[in-house]
Amino acid sequence: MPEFIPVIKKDDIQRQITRIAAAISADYQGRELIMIGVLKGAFLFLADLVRELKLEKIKIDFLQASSYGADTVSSENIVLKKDIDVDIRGKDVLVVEDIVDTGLTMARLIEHLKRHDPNSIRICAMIDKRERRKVAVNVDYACGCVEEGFLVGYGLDYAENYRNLPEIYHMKL
Ligand SMILES: O=P(O)(O)OC[C@H]1O[C@H](OP(=O)(O)OP(=O)(O)O)[C@H](O)[C@@H]1O
Ligand code: HPA
Ligand SMILES: [Mg+2]
Repeated sequence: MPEFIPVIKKDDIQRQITRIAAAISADYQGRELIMIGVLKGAFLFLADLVRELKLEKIKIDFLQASSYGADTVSSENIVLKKDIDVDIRGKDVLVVEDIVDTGLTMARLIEHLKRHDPNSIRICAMIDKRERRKVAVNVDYACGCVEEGFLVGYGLDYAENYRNLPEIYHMKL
């Protein structure tokens, strides 16, 4: 049976979401923002974040990328399972992730999205985990940095389990 050690409590996640939502709202004031959630992991974070934004024009779309499968290490084979539907040409894009870990997924997605010629792309991640970073990725808005450990809960899974946990845990197998 895995061991689960609490890392970020529900209230802390909520407080951090409120903090970055204020920053995003200030930065994109008066502009249209296209938010692109990266499925599956970002579904809860995106849902909570968008409801805190004070912006008049927001469009929401999704990508799906997968590379971990049932493992705790990246396969390094990033499979793009679903592409965006909205036109992002000339638009301001915010990519929303649950976690940036090795950075391989985000680097691949940014490269992909840049081909559509957006005006700008920024990155928002619930967790910025730099311990295993393999490519340079600068997270513009993060709820928190975690140094080590495989995390589950609040969208983050291990082999598709535990996404529904309301807070974030370090899972020890
Ligand atoms: O920085 P990286 O090392 O690339 O890891 C981050 C990515 O890994 C996870 O996706 P996963 O492949 O587990 O798919 P999922 O979102 O469906 O769980 C997570 O949701 C990120 O998309
Ligand atoms: O720590 C993690 N937990 C769950 N999924 C992940 N994908 C990359 N890193 C992680
Ligand atoms: Mg996963």
